[in-house]
Amino acid sequence: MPIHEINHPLIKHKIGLMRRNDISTKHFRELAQEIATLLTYEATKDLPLEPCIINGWDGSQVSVEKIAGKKITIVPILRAGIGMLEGVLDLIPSAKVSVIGLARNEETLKPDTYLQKLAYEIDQRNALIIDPMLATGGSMIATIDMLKAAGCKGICALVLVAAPEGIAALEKVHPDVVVYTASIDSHLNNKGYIIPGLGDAGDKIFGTHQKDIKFL
Ligand SMILES: O=P(O)(O)OC[C@H]1O[C@H](OP(=O)(O)OP(=O)(O)O)[C@H](O)[C@@H]1O
Ligand SMILES: O=c1cc[nH]c(=O)[nH]1
Ligand SMILES: [Mg+2]
Repeated sequence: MPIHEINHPLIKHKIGLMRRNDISTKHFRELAQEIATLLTYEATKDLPLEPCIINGWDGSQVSVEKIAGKKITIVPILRAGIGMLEGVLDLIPSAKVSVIGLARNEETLKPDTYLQKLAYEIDQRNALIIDPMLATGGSMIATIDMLKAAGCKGICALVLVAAPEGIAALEKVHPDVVVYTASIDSHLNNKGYIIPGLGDAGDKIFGTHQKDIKFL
């Protein structure tokens, strides 16, 4: 499975800021969207182009290029994936959005599905899944299972932080999926949280109750 850890200085700087324990909700949100934009730029660098002729500013015909091929659907995994959505839409503003609602059961670490709203003609689109965290990989695998069951083929995922355990689990089940991340971190702790990680990304983006910090 192709996994790309993007070592651009802006990404490294921004992910470092996100790891601070005194970060505000506002700053965490802003950085998540900014890194999402930068990862999108990387993930779209090989999109196919096709020539087309337009009328230029002086009335003459000009040959330009436009993006060809399948259309893209962006797939935020609720909730935390919403924290990257605007950043991706900044570069792909006309993409349709397919929403998958998952919540990881904190005891079993297995995801429970509570929503699936896919864009029309999903089988004719490439999917760009967004979620800040790839931890055990369970949520990402469940999302890809749903997209493939709906006929979606070209699937790519953008995650802010990935754990080696999640990458290995994903690789086993969906080796065709391409992953872009700002950081491959060290490991998961015994509660399934990424170390050093970002903490609970959903809670940080939405400003909801954060779990007991000692338990992380
Ligand atoms: O790789 P996994 O072990 O499945 O863990 C990663 C998932 O956990 C977090 O979401 P969570 O379930 O906490 O829901 P939330 O976005 O509503 O906070 C995160 O945003 C991923 O979706
Ligand atoms: O470290 C982690 C693992 C799962 N979900 C999060 O939000 N953070
Ligand atoms: Mg989730």
